[in-house]
Amino acid sequence: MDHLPLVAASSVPAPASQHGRVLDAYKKALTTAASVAAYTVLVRTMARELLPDELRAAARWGAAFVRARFFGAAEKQRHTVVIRRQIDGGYNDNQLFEAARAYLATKIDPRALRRLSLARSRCKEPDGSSSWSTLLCMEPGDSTTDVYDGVEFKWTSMETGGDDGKKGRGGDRGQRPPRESLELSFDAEHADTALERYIPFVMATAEQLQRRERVLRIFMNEVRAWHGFNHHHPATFDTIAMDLELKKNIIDDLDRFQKRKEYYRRIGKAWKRGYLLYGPPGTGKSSLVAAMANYLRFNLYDLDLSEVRVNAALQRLLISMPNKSILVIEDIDCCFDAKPREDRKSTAAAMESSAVDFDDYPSDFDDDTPHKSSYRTGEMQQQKLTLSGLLNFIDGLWSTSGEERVIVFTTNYKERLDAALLRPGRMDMHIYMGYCGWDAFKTLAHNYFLVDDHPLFPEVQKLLAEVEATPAEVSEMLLRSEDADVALRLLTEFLRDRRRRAVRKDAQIKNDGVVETKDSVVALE
Ligand SMILES: Nc1ncnc2c1ncn2[C@@H]1O[C@H](COP(=O)(O)OP(=O)(O)OP(=O)(O)O)[C@@H](O)[C@H]1O
Repeated sequence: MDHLPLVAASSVPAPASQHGRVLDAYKKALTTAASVAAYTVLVRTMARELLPDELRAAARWGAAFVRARFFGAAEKQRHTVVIRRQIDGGYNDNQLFEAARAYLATKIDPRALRRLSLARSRCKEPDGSSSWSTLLCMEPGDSTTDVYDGVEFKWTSMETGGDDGKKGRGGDRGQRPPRESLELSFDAEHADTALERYIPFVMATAEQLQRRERVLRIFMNEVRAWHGFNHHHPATFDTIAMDLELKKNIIDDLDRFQKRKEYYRRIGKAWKRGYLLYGPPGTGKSSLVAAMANYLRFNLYDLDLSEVRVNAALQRLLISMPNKSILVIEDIDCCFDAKPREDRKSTAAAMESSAVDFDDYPSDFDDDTPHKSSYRTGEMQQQKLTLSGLLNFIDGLWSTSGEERVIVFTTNYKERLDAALLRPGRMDMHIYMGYCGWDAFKTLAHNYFLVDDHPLFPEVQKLLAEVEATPAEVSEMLLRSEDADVALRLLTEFLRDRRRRAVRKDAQIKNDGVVETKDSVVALE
């Protein structure tokens, strides 16, 4: 270094001119060092702004590799995070341990390890039920390496303590099991990446894996409680026959919804999403709900409002729904009194004098006052189930008592719906499930026969543009034979017949000058 001559010069007195030269050299060295530091800062800042994350990660990984290769790993300080299987003195399972183990099961290369263990792990579902999965695990002492964002993380399975077969005072009961843990080690400089990004990533991945393996359930309400069954509906977005662009929009919307936890928090809105599915019967509204549940891996809560009489009971049911679930209310147009307000008042007055079945009311309504009957009836009128009660509750308390929930209303008659349900901001997406179009037919033909083309396709396309046939009707025709030629011929005949009837009906209307209100052409033959 340039400043070394200064030390040498201190032992031997130097002439003034020599002093000047040494001082110049020292100043020059300082200026050079300052420039180098400034350039380094500048280059770093530019790299941070100009290079994409992936490139910077690759550069970091390259630098780490070169350091390890040429300067040896010994000089680097390592940090270790210990994730114990049990916490609180062994009384509680550590969820992070389970998550890390599930994540590592996807990272372990079975060919690289001589001994492996298999474990059956129980996962708790948000609704309190459990599901089981089988995992490939490392044996104690074994390690595996994972690379995240260019940083290398080493996982080691550990087992410590335990009585190792020795029996305690109480026989087997006194024996202490060994303590299991997973150790995550990394270079000290990557501590922030490890704690702030890698561990959350491991947790999120494990949750996704768990959700994929989860057995879905559908819950139905009986008076005041939900009753669940396993839900194996085969509908998926691949099997749903509909306009392809609309299908893509729905999938994108669900994806966006799932990723936007922080976004919803930032804008101060509840993390929920509402869909209104409308269209004629047999166009796939219920199938789409099942496809959404299968896609999100959310349980379904199918609310039958005829089982619920008052808002309080409804609220109780809704509050008991866990996160990551879908609330479905089918045929919402039929669920509430569609009469105008004035009519409802007179109905309420009539009910005041009629007998009331109080068994359907929650115990909160029990009361021993002398005017019990009229008090309760009046209370009931206040609490009577209404659409506005439902909507206000969903927007209010329900939104704050949980998150990541989807609500779906279906109807065959959108025009009959209360304006309160249709107003902007209520349902995030209105989805029309219509008659079978060309995209929908191609999906069905592909799913039923694995055919993407056929000599009858042009005629089917023309007919579908002219007549109204639901995907349910088209599916029904395609199901009639396993031979694509036969099934497509039957479908073509069915569509031709429907067109003939429609033409005949039009002619009749013109001749009679009468518009029939009853659809006489829908019958399947
Ligand atoms: N779009 C579709 N894609 C695939 N299959 C469909 C579709 N629509 C209807 N189907 C078939 O028809 C059957 C009935 O459809 P689904 O119950 O989903 O219709 P819906 O619109 O909910 O009818 P409703 O209004 O009467 O409740 C389904 O089981 C499915 O086999």
